[in-house]
Amino acid sequence: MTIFDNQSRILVQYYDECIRKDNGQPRDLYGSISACTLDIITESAMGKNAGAQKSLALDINNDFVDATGRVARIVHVRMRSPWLWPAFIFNRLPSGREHNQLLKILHGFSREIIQHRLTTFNAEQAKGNSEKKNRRPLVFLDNLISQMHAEQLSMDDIQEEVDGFILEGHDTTANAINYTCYLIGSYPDVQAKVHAEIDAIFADDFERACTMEDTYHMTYLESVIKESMRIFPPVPLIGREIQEDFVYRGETIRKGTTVVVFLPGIHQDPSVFPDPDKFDPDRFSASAERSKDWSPYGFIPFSVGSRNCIGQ
Ligand code: HEM
Repeated sequence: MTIFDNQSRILVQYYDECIRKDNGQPRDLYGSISACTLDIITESAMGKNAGAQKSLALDINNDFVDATGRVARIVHVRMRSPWLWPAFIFNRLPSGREHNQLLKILHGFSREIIQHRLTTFNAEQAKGNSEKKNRRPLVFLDNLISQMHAEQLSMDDIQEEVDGFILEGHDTTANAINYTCYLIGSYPDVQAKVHAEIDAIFADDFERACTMEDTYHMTYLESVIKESMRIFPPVPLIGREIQEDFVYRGETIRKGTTVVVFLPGIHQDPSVFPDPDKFDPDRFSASAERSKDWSPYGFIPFSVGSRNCIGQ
């Protein structure tokens, strides 16, 4: 099975181009990484490529990508500014009005994706099972559409899931790749080991697409990614509303309180990770993981419990 053949190739070509243009000078990769993960999640889960990498390579504006970045910045400012929390204040300010305008662009994009899929899905259903073998593979969105036909989900329910998947499925992976690249670039010894592992898998064939089987052999790279997610968890904060009073270190935490779990702090516990500031991928080597008595709460980049990450 080939995974993300086209996407990864576009990204690699783009990097080659950047390096040539910049004469080896440092360059911020975040935009291209984020465009790549957005194209991957829209194509793999929704069956429609967002075209973010193409826009980037051709230097043309992509309203959806632009709106995602701008809305994220407004949300971050609002989170840090309690006076902006009440909707009746926020909605009257320029940033609130811009936020609502941007949401219309984002929702318009997801609605277009759903509509496109719905049309294809209905046409295929109408043709019946006779052409089953010619059908394209089902994606996540097809399952939601089947649920809608079975009257288990409304159009609004589907829209909510699609919006959630697009955001949670691209921003998180983009952060993880970005930090991992940064750490690999900062530690030449780690970079050399990752390089050797990849060379051993692909030998001299630079054109061959990466397969699922290949990824099973990238064991050192996997340790590097895990150690990178320990130091820089792509989702650094998780919020929960307390359902019943409880006592924590002598303090009563009341029902209804919002608590925020700070993942970078949890990942710095020296009883789980000795010398926690050190970037050491070997902590996650298969033998180290086997020999350790890991607490299930010591390393939680995907959270734990009933609402943990379904993309894990
Ligand atoms: C490195 C990549 C990722 C990281 C670090 C990550 C991390 C997280 C975290 C910390 C949560 C919060 C869970 C909680 O509140 O307890 C979450 C939720 C979620 N993630 Fe991810 N995620 C990643 C990739 C993905 C991908 C690729 C998808 C989709 C394919 C995805 C879909 C979701 C969804 C739908 C939820 C909400 C689950 C719920 O509320 O029940 N995530 N993720």
